[in-house]
Amino acid sequence: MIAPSAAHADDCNALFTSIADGIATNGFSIIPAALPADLSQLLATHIATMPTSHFKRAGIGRGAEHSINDVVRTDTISWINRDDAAGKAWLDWTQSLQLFLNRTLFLGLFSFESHFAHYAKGDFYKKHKDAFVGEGNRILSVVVYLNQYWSKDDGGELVLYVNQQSTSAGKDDHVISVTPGFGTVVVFLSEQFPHEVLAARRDRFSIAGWFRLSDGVSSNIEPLIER
Ligand SMILES: O=C(O)CCC(=O)C(=O)O
Ligand SMILES: [Fe+2]
Repeated sequence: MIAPSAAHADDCNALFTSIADGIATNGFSIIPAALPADLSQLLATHIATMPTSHFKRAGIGRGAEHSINDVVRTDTISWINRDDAAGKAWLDWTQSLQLFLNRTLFLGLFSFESHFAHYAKGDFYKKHKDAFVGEGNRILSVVVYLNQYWSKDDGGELVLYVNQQSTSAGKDDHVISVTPGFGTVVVFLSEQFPHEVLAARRDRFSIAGWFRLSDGVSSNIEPLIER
């Protein structure tokens, strides 16, 4: 019989392998109900019991250009650190993923930043990229969802535009619509895929994070709007 911790490590290895395969083949990976169940549960309980005052309106742009923009995004966020068990468990998991991806894909991921996000009913985030070629140091975006029993009628899909590079006439953007169901893990190359969050019809909870290359910037940088 396999000890629980060994079984857990095997599960993570299988998941990390699938994520790496998706990135290597398509530049993105979408796997429903994939986050380890105990971690999903810990994070969902944590986010549900966090005081509302911990969540701040999310902005766009960086540094002096940072601003709150009601037309672009209306969600609230709370940056994640190692101060509590849930934050620690999440950052341990993303660290394992980082090591695995560096070993298998040689991505040179150096650091990671992430926040909880709460989209209340009607909240959205318009089409944007998380990084721009040559401008940012965000390499890989990671999103996980913490919503139990999400149905199609609840809206709040993540829409990924996966065929933006195509300029051939008549070829529409290929879009992939992701239901933000419990434990679904989405990973994609930050510079490559514009995406948006459609308005949800009920509270929508998630974590969004970014693996970065080193550039000495220590503060959290919020995503950029597509120009
Ligand atoms: O919650 C999502 O589905 C994606 C969020 C997002 O695109 C972002 O925070 O940059
Ligand atoms: Fe984004």
